[in-house]
Amino acid sequence: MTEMMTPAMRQYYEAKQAYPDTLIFFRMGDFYESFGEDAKTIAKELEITLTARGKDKAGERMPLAGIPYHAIDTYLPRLINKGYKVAICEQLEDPKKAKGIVKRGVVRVVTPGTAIDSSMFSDASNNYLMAVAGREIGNSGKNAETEFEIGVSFLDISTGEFLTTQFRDSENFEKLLSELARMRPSECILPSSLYRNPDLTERLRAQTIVQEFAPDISGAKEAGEKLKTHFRVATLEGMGCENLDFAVYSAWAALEYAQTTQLRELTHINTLRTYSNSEFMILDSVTLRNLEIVKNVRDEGDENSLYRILNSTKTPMGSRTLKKWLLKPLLSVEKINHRLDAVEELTAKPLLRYDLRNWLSDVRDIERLVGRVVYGNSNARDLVALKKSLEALPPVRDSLIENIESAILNDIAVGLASFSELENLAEMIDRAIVDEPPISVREGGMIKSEYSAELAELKDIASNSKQWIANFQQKERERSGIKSLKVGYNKVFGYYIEVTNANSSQVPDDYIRKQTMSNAERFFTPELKEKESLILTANEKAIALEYEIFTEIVRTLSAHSRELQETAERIGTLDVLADLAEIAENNNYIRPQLTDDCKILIRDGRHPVVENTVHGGFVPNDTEIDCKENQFLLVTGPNMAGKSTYMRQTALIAIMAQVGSFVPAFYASIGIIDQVFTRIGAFDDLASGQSTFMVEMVELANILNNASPRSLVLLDEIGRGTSTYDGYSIAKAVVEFLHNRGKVGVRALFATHYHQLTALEEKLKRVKNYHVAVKEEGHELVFLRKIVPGATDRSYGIQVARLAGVPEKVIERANEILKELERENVLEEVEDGKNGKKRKSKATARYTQMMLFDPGDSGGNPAKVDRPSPVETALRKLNVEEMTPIEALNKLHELKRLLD
Ligand SMILES: Nc1ncnc2c1ncn2[C@@H]1O[C@H](COP(=O)(O)OP(=O)(O)OP(=O)(O)O)[C@@H](O)[C@H]1O
Repeated sequence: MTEMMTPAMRQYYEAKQAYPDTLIFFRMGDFYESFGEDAKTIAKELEITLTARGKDKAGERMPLAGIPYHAIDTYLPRLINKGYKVAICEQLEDPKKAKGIVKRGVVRVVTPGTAIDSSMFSDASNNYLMAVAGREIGNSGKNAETEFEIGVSFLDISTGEFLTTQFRDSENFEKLLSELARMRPSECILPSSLYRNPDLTERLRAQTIVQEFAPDISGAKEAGEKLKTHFRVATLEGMGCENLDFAVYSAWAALEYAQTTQLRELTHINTLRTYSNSEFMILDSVTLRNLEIVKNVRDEGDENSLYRILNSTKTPMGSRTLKKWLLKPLLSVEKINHRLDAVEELTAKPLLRYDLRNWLSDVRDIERLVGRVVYGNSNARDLVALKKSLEALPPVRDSLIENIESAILNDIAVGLASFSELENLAEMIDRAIVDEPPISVREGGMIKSEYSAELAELKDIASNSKQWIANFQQKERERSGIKSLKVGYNKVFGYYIEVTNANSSQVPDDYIRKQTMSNAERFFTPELKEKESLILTANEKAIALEYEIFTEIVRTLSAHSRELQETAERIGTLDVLADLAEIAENNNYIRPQLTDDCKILIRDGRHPVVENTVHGGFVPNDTEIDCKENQFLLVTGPNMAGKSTYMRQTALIAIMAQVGSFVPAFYASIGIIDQVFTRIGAFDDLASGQSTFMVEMVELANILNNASPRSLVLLDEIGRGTSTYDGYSIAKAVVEFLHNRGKVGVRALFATHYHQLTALEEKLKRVKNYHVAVKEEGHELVFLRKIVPGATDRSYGIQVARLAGVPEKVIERANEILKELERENVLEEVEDGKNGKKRKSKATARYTQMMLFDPGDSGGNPAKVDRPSPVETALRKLNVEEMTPIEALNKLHELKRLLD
């Protein structure tokens, strides 16, 4: 080591050994500084200046990058979000001495999933750490696929929320990825055994930051024991996971990882909740994106998302709860009705709702405030915020107790009433902490003097001393005759008497010289010296006492962290229920009926988001789905007519209903849906090197493999990304497959421009045609936006192109070509399901693309239409019901080759 190495730099090398994969920041006065390679990385990532100071181990200039102390919260997320771990080294103090700095040491490591500073994530979102555990359990699946038993846990250390579940998953990890999509953790830890599965790691990595976690325990049994010790319980049965080994193991991994990064016991994480996937409707990442449930597709913000439309909550707990509910709609009619009962009650009692929302608007983020209290990084302002939040709650509780009937509201009231210390805690903070305390807890000024007699006395001495100094200055001026004589103070020299050089001859003999300035001299007297030590000790003692009182209050609050967290959760639920009632009333929503059958009946349904954005009013539409003639709705209609909007609104209304919200309709009855699948629009996954068509097929494969009779499938123009022949073939095969799935079929809405598909209505008994009505007025196309039964045979593509501003010349030419095609009588064949023969339709003979089963000769001339093509013959032989999707796709490839 060279002489030029500072103590901090030496500590850097020490810390680096303990935390090799971590960027280290040292608190140096008003700055956080980093050294060496860390400094270089930090400077590059944060685009800040890289400087140098002293020498490093090799005798070279030591690179250095610093950020101001107060800006750490802004800069940290930028590093964390790029996947770095960051260790914070603070000046550790000797607890016995008020300001005795011993050395700098790592106080916590911040990783994306264990960040607790609220500036790193929005109030409306949780910051989850996800831990996965699992094992391959062989090929017991019906398709001889490898299966996995998976346990997964989510821990938000800033709010204390801790969840776990266990399920069987396919080798594609669909369920696990669906959990990931819903919970959107900032970081995922995998034990080495799973980390080595490149398929899994890659898929997780596409959505979050993944870290390997090497456990040093023997297995689930030991993990369970450790959890029991942490929660201080004899069994995990009460938490619902006693026998779920992988759930237990993942929960322990999450807790352990969080504790090792925070370098402390996380005592406020005092319960673990086991949930079951079978309690919730599954919304995978594709569907969440397509239906814009919490984020829009355009910029990933929440504008125009369902969440945004429904969110008028008053508290951060409320907005987080709403988001959770939207991501996990319920499956139990009874539980949904409980929520709906509460929403209905609050809709019917506008005054109560108004009052509740008014009180709730004073409630701050109790969950995170309690988290800060428990971590010991709260300040007096946090306590004031907590006090104001707690003060708002008694009227909430009392008015609930007096006025409500529905079960959930009643539970909330009872729960709030059981928190007997609620008022006392608020009062304790109120008695102790001033209304507007400083940020720092080390500089005094936060505790009211009247809270402690000792503090009052010390403060008295300190403030009286100011008067004493003023009197002393006056006395010395008179004694010496020096009018400009001043008594001053600075941190290094303490109190002094300052006399300018011009008056130096008048300085009294008993003055003792302290410091010489260029134009003045500074002195002290024994009297001043004595007073100085009294003042300084009083001040110092007062500051230390204030800190002591503060930590005592923090300790008391920590002891009530569980009740505070439970209260916060109840407030979150109440806030959402009141919010949903408010939104229902403002937007004219109605209470939906929920049933366990397969019917979906919506009268005058509206799209909750589009209805707010269209000019000229939204046209409501009916939806009728059952398991008889109306199970598979084929929706045709011109471009821009409103097909996608209609399909999405049906799914959104169902989702809202299962969330427990009122819905935008005149009437709605929803037969519970276990999963909504969507295949909508073009979405290039260029990052993963997949083409638009490939993405479409992957999503389609997922739907075909997993949709159950209780699912709802939305398909928007399947097969658009490939040639017309292929596209149509796939689309038709898909309709047949879903229609016949499990004998009872799957409920689906399918928007298509392949008008030939509409003939399926006659062949497949549960398929029903609908179209979006339009009116032609001369050259103009008028969109009526009304869904009506029956098929349409026109796309009006050229009219829509005109509307879109395609140059008139191109439009004219397109019309000419269309007429030519019509003249040439290029006939479309559609199948007549009843007798298996083909019929020719002049009305629909406009498009060459409709020559689906008649590839013609090699010169491109159409073949005679009545001769079945080899493709058609082969297709007819297929028994689609007995094929797996993979076999179907392979078959399609073969068929395609026949066309070449
Ligand atoms: N029921 C409705 N009432 C009023 N406006 C509507 C309605 N449905 C849709 N619209 C308007 O029409 C626009 C186009 O709707 P949408 O995207 O659903 O059409 P589409 O038939 O799916 O079109 P394409 O076939 O080109 O994908 C919407 O953005 C919306 O502004």
